Amino acid sequence: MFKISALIEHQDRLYERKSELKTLLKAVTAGTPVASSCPAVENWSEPFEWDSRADDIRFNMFGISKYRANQREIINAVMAGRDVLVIMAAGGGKSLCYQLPAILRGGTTLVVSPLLSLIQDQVMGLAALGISAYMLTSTSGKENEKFVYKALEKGEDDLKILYVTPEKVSKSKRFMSKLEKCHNAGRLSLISIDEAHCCSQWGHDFRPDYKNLSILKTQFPKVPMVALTATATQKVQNDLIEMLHIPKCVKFVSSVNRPNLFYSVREKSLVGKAVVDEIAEFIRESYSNNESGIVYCFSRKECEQIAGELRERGISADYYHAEMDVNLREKVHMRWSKNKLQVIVGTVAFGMGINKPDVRFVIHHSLSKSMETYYQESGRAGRDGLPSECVLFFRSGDVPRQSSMVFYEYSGLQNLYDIVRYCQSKTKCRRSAFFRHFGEPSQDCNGMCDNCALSSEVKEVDVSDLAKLVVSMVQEMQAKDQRVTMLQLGDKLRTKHKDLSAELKREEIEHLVIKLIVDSVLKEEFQHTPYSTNAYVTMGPLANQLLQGRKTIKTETSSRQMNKKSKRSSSLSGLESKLDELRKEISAAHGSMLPHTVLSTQQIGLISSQKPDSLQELESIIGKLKTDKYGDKILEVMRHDAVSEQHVEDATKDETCKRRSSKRAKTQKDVVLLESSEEEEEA
Ligand SMILES: Nc1ncnc2c1ncn2[C@@H]1O[C@H](COP(=O)(O)OP(=O)(O)OP(=O)(O)O)[C@@H](O)[C@H]1O
Ligand SMILES: [Mg+2]
Repeated sequence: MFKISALIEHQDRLYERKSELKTLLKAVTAGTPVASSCPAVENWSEPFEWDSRADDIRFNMFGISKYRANQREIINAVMAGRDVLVIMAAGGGKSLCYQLPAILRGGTTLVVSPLLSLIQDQVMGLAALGISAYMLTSTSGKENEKFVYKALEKGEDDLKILYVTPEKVSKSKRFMSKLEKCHNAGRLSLISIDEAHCCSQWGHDFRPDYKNLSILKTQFPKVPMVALTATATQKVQNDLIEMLHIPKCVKFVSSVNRPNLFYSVREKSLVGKAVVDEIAEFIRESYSNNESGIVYCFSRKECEQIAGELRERGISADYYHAEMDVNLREKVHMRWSKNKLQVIVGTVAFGMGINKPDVRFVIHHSLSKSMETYYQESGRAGRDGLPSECVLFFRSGDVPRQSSMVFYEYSGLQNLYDIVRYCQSKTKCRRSAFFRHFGEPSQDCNGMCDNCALSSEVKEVDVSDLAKLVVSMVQEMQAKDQRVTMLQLGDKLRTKHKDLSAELKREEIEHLVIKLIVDSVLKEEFQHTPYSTNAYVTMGPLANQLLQGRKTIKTETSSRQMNKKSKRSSSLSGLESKLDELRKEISAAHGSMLPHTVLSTQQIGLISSQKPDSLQELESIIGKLKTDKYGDKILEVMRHDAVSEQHVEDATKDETCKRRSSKRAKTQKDVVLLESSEEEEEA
């Protein structure tokens, strides 16, 4: 008996060691740009002949003042004609890495992208920049299709970038034959596979049609291919290289870190209304300027209910889930994209198609099923690089609901328990959990998570005795062949040990049971009924160790009070609000153009701080194209703002003068003998 538990303990240590080694191995293979074919020789940071043309397009066409990490190097490798694999976090700026070379290289660039909404957003954005971008999808009209096919075949009309869904490549012979003609005439200059993780079954969004994209490299071996994704796992990377037939690609792996995101976990009340109250208060307090946000919920029903409850509390919110009519869903998405709706309350169905760069907060009403999905979902915040918040509402009682959904997935429970550990910790840096998960060396959090930012007294409490009571109860029931859910376990424990029930709240018992499950002392088992899958609690591999006193269980308690009134978002200045209004007006006048395409939030910030007063100065901030298009209107808004500022200033001066003279008069009247100085009056 003793031997068995010693072996189990040893096994446990080996498992831990294995995962440590795996992480280290990944850390060695990840890291900064790695050239997979000719390691040390290639230096993509050095000067290239296309530098000045690239700089001109970047600034004057895209309005981007400087490259972000790895962008220039990736563009150089693509320009040099190499196949390239880009792993870059959400919002890192992958689009520029193929759009800029598409313009520089001439000819036509083919872009494969998985979703209609993503394609529409991109084509609209490029059209607003005056770049001739088109799409071929299941919804393209006949006229559009005719134009594109003619342009591919004859090359007479301008077709710089063509977006297609993967189905076009795998199913449309007509399309492939036109593409071949374009290639034979030497006009197919680049192939880009966006959201490339869709190729891999190990990715989180596998699309069968992506599997057939290998045909592109087979048919057009000399055309450089760039594959881009935000999913970082090594397994997916290897899969992509193999499936797309790009063994000699140059690989650029950027950090998963999103330094502008503030991560926090809040205790979720047992009372549903209290949770919605807290969410509504958070939005009202921190995001009163209608800044965009997402609230993720577990189920369709929960989405509808919470959207309604937020509306009752004065928040402009609507819901989005897979079972809605497609047109209705798109309408909600569009209202939100145009800043006419502040919050979308969605299920995970509100996912990959979201291209909005200025999402300021992502709130999880319930936990995600893994660290990876949480990283993806929360990562929809702050794609423009500005400070944004990711808040997860956690209560242990939510775990069985998730576990009964994921237990049949490969590593489903392990992945879920990883995020539960993330939520239960009151000391470990949230960011470091992501680094660990993606096997990347740790980086400084800079106080951008609750555990790093909020100093609090966290105490470790030894709860082994209570844990033994819980485990003994499970053991007793198991001996009687009885099954018990977490909820029942809590109730039984409090009935049996009446002395405890006054002290222990339901949440505390649930917290402990989940901790014991995560620590392998207890285990979840599942049983299907015709309507649902129930999760039961049973003895886990380390249960006997605890019962025999060879394992201690400690939980963390914290005196921390989340500062609910913390205002991370800076409020907009008067000028910023006016420029925000202007971009909305221009967007509305153009119908399909989104406000952030007219001016990004970052550009609004720059204009407001630098206050240009001529078109020339404005051009040095937002580039030529946007200045030509909107410069006059922007300057008009600025002049108007300066005049009203002047009015306010004058009015304030007048008011101060009046107050001073009345005060002086009063002083003279009241205290005749004392002549006070100006400074004294101010004080
Ligand atoms: N160098 C840059 N400077 C400032 N903004 C940039 C820069 N590069 C890209 N951006 C902006 O960042 C935002 C996100 O870019 P992009 O859509 O290319 O991200 P992505 O890496 O494709 O993200 P996702 O994985 O979510 O698709 C866009 O608004 C884009 O204009
Ligand atoms: Mg993208």
